[in-house]
Amino acid sequence: MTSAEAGALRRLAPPARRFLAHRKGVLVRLALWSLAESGQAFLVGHAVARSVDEGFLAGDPRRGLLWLGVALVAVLSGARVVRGVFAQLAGVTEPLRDGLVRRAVDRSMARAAPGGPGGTDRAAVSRLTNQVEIARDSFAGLVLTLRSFVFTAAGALLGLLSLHPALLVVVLPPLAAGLALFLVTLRPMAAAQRRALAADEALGDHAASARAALRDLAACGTGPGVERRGADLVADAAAAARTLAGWAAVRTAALGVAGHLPVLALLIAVEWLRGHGVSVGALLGAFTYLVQSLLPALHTLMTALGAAGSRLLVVLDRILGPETETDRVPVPDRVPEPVSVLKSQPGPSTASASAAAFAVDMAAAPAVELRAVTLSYGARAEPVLDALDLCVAPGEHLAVVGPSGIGKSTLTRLVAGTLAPSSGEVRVAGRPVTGRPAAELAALRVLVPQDAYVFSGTVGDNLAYLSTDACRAELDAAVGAFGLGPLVERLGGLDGTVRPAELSPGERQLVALVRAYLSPAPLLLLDEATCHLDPASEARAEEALAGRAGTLVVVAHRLSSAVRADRTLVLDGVRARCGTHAELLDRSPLYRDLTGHWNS
Ligand SMILES: Nc1ncnc2c1ncn2[C@@H]1O[C@H](COP(=O)(O)OP(=O)(O)OP(=O)(O)O)[C@@H](O)[C@H]1O
Repeated sequence: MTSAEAGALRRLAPPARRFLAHRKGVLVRLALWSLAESGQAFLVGHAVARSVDEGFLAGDPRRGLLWLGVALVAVLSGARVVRGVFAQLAGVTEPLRDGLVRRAVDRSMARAAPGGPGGTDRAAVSRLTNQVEIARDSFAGLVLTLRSFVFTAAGALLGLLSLHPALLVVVLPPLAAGLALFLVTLRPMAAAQRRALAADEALGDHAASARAALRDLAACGTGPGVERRGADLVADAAAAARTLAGWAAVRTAALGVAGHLPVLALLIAVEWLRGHGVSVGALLGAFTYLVQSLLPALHTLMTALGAAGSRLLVVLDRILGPETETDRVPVPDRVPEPVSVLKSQPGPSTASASAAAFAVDMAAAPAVELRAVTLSYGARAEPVLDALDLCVAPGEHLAVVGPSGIGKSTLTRLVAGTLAPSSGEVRVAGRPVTGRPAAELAALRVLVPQDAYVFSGTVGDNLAYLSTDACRAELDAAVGAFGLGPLVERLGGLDGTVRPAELSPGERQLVALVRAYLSPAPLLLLDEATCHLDPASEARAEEALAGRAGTLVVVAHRLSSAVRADRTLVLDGVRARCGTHAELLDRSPLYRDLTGHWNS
């Protein structure tokens, strides 16, 4: 038994004793019905033996039939006995379930109450439904099988003894050997089961945390390490499953030894038994005991005991035992430590190696060019964008506006190259973007989505993530330009630690904007990336971004964004218009509507 199990047993023993002590009456009635089960098992074999010896073989078929009638009554009365057992069983299992439900509810209420530990009790629903039912079913199964085995075995062995003691000499050794083998498998099998469960959980945890941290993993380049760890965990889980299967095979062998060898031994020893005065009727009675009572009870015991016992222990400890950390919602712990990328001295703010390799002549080509671009999200779906043409000059500041769901984010994703058009062509800095490798796209543009990304690491690493050449002076200047000073100070300066969960959505957006600002990519795409900022912070951020060398495309969140831009693209279903604020007020009814809506 592991120390965890021993601890769980120690914790559960006192409440279990109290629980049983309060139900003495039910337990006595259950024992009485079980005794009836013993009597029934005893009677069946005994009646068969008497019917043969005193009836059919003694030339008295009437007496034989009479004893068979007794056996039949004993078999039929089994139904009444089982009914009685189940009725009493409910008197133990249902109070157990009610008590567990009460306990689970009390614990959740205590958490939510003022002064409680707070947080979401995410395990409460599972405890109230799944775990309570598992505990009740496992407990009922254990009581049924253990009790049935003990009383049936007692009845059958007494019956064998009453028929002839020599029968026990033949039947008991294989029975005991099988039982012993079964008992030997209990602990290693439970350990193998726990190991398999733990390996399974570890693999599940790893997959879930890797999924949650995909962006961080990609950002920090730690994907291969996580992949290797995943492969190790898969190998662990497979090894644990193999060990478990090995012990399951031993258990099956134990069942075979205890379940079938006694019958075989009885057949082989028929001559010897007859020589020791065992009658034919006693032999038939012995077979009846084995096949009818003992072996089915043994089979049920062996298949039910191992799994149900440890399951019950684990679940009861989860509900009644001390609250564990895993019951609470954890603060996301997302990333491995990123490598520090800050330099202390100013240096040329060059693009990364891939950017340099992909350097383009910005003056020669439009910053963004869409040629008859159509995008449908499905073969039969209506196009979101239909034959859209657009040309954005290098250095230009373009705002994109339109009603919700009209295709603004779709447009930014097309330009960013993360979405391929159904037809037409998208170029950035003169290069087609569709199908281009991520590293080359990263050198061309930065897309800042509404849901800003920050990772656990230093403030400096978060800000300089896209500009590994940035020095402290450049970072300080950017922080000032975006009004991020108070936040950086609060976090302990550029070397302070960012914990993503502790930043407000607006603060996250500012970090992401400064990061984009420092990037050497010639094109910035902001998709409602300032929606959590107040108007003043938004204006300051957009002014800083517009002052940066390069092209700016902003999905506008407020009218002021459109007014600040050189031109605005109004998406209006199949039509799209592009112009200055004044031109659009004059020419686009939708733009007039939108500005009216924004102003109101
Ligand atoms: N992955 C997708 N699969 C199917 N349909 C999509 C997908 N993404 C967007 N759409 C649909 O395409 C249309 C345009 O969506 P898009 O997000 O580009 O609009 P939007 O103008 O940015 O909207 P909002 O202002 O609300 O963000 C919507 O009808 C949307 O439901």
